Amino acid sequence: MSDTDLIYSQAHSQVKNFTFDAQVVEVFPDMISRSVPGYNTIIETIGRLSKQFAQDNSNIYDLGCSLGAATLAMRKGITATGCKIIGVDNSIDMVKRCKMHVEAFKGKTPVEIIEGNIQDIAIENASMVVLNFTLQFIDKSERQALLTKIAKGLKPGGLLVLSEKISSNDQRIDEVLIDLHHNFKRDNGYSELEVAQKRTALEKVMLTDSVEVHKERLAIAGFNHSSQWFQCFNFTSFVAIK
Ligand SMILES: Nc1ncnc2c1ncn2[C@@H]1O[C@H](C[S@+](CC[C@H]([NH3+])C(=O)[O-])CC(=O)[O-])[C@@H](O)[C@H]1O
Ligand SMILES: O=C(O)C(=O)Cc1ccccc1
Repeated sequence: MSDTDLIYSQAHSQVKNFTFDAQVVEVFPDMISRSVPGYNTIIETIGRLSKQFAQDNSNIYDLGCSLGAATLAMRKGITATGCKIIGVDNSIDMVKRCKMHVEAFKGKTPVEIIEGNIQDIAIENASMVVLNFTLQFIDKSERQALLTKIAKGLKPGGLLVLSEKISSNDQRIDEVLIDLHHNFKRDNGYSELEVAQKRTALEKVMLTDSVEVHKERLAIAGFNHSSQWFQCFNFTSFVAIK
């Protein structure tokens, strides 16, 4: 059990930009499940997809792995042999705790957790890559290059799972979806103040794109097929196949 997320429960005189520091790590599972509609469904589905898509003797990447939820789901799901799961995160606090999580459970597929920038690591001999709510923290101008690198590193038939908070090009729809998400957070026990302060903290560090922009980038990157398989409010997940 992780601690309850109370990070924005008191009024901050100045809300700092959100970072994945030790305080966030401590409450992360509680924070993400109370903030992201469908998070558990997405993690379970990543596990199911790994059974279908992991190819023998290939690498599986979890980019921006946080505490390793997707890594652990894939380690349970993979039936292919000779695979290796590589989890990467640039938060030293996340990586430390992630390694503990991974070691706490047994599984036959080996897992390596690396502290590093996903923009710098090589993607090679991959049959499956996961970007589960990570691309949204990368500079918009650098997103295409990252997706192109991933597509190049995937084997034919390889899969990318891309999950993101999204914005709508239609302002009225955008308002409705944001409102539904804020109501979801309030129903999960966050106060008006917590919702507002978190929103300010994320404003400059988490920039969202529309579904259309994501689909266009996936096509430019070299994916032959892509589709949303999940959407709840302004949160979505895509599958893209090379
Ligand atoms: N350039 C970068 N390089 C490496 N890591 C990065 C970078 N930028 C951000 N991160 C890392 O990406 C993760 C995003 S959380 C992913 C949840 C997880 N996938 C999950 O399935 O539970 C999503 C969220 O909290 O909204 C954090 O751990 C960052 O340190
Ligand atoms: O909390 C929010 O409002 C979000 O949009 C999702 C989220 C969840 C965890 C870290 C950063 C963003």
